[in-house]
Amino acid sequence: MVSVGVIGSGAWGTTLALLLARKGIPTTLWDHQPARAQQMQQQRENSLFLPHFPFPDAIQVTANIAEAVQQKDLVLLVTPSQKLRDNLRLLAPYISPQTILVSASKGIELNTLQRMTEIVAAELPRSRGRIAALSGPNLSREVAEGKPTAAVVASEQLDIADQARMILTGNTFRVYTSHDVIGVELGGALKNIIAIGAGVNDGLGYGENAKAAIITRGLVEISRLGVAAGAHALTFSGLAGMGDLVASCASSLSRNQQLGQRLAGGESLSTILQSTRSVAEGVTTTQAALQLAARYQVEMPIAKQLSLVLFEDLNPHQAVTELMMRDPKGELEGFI
Ligand SMILES: NC(=O)c1ccc[n+]([C@@H]2O[C@H](COP(=O)([O-])OP(=O)(O)OC[C@H]3O[C@@H](n4cnc5c(N)ncnc54)[C@H](O)[C@@H]3O)[C@@H](O)[C@H]2O)c1
Ligand SMILES: O=P(O)(O)OC[C@H](O)CO
Repeated sequence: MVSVGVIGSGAWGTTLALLLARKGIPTTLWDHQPARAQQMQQQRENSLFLPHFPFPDAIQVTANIAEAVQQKDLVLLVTPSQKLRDNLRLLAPYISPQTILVSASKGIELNTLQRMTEIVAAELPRSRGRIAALSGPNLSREVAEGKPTAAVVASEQLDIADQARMILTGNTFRVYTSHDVIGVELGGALKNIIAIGAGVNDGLGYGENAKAAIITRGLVEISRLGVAAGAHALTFSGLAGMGDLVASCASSLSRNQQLGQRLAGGESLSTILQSTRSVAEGVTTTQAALQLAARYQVEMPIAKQLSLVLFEDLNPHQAVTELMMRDPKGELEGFI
């Protein structure tokens, strides 16, 4: 029997631990706060981030990072993206180079502009060759409820993707494999920008035609940057591209979508961030993506307007007007 560690006990880390433990896989869930770890271990649920889903006996919660990673076949990395590097430094002394590391976080690190698996490779060089990324349309609550879900796990080493797939797959969680790590990670990260935009659209009451346009042109922006960064174009038609984009833009369960709705309602970014514990990765990803877009000299007009709304108090109505009034162009012009 394999055993798994999960670094990060927010909604998604907890959901992945539940999926594994329901299959009987011994799973150690790590929280960075000892009091929270103790509370979850005693209450046998994550009342803060994923209430009402009782923990099977196979889940053990700890704040001891050595316990969470030692002698594990696979470790899932599920912290907010901007916290991943610090946590890798904490676990580095204890992890075996044999352990498979799967990033399930969706973001790009500010300043370095690195993807999550790039950070893992940089901080844990002995683990290179055993690193993968998990992504897809995976709203945690639906997954925890056991609703049918598909995901994709990508690794440059297909045997590693395959081993991760076998461990993660369940009756209600179908996992595909891919070798396009760049595409799978950038698809998962960049869709959060567009999900905020879709939330703004909903909050403004602009309707379904406008939302379909945001999704479609958003996918063009994601693909354009992704391909410039080395991704395979077809990945953006897949689960980590179109799939996750549709789920996040359409669902009120998406925290990024919710954040967009609140922006449209007139709340400032700082007010929204202060009032929520959950991470909306699209905020930092908007900044990082625009820097990457400048590096690769690609246009991201939706991300650009969203950054003005997020960080420079541009009125959301005005941002939409700016997008509508851009110079005319052919639909396929500069597509990828
Ligand atoms: N929730 C989902 O549906 C979902 C699905 C797929 C991917 N993801 C991704 O998973 C990642 C984690 O999101 P989530 O939804 O599980 O989190 P969350 O928003 O539910 O909770 C945030 C978590 O981060 C933890 N945290 C805060 N600071 C930390 C630190 N310094 N070190 C370690 N942990 C810290 C908090 O304790 C909490 O457990 C994100 O990148 C997100 O995009 C989320
Ligand atoms: O709640 P969000 O917006 O972070 O989205 C969660 C997942 O990424 C959906 O696949």
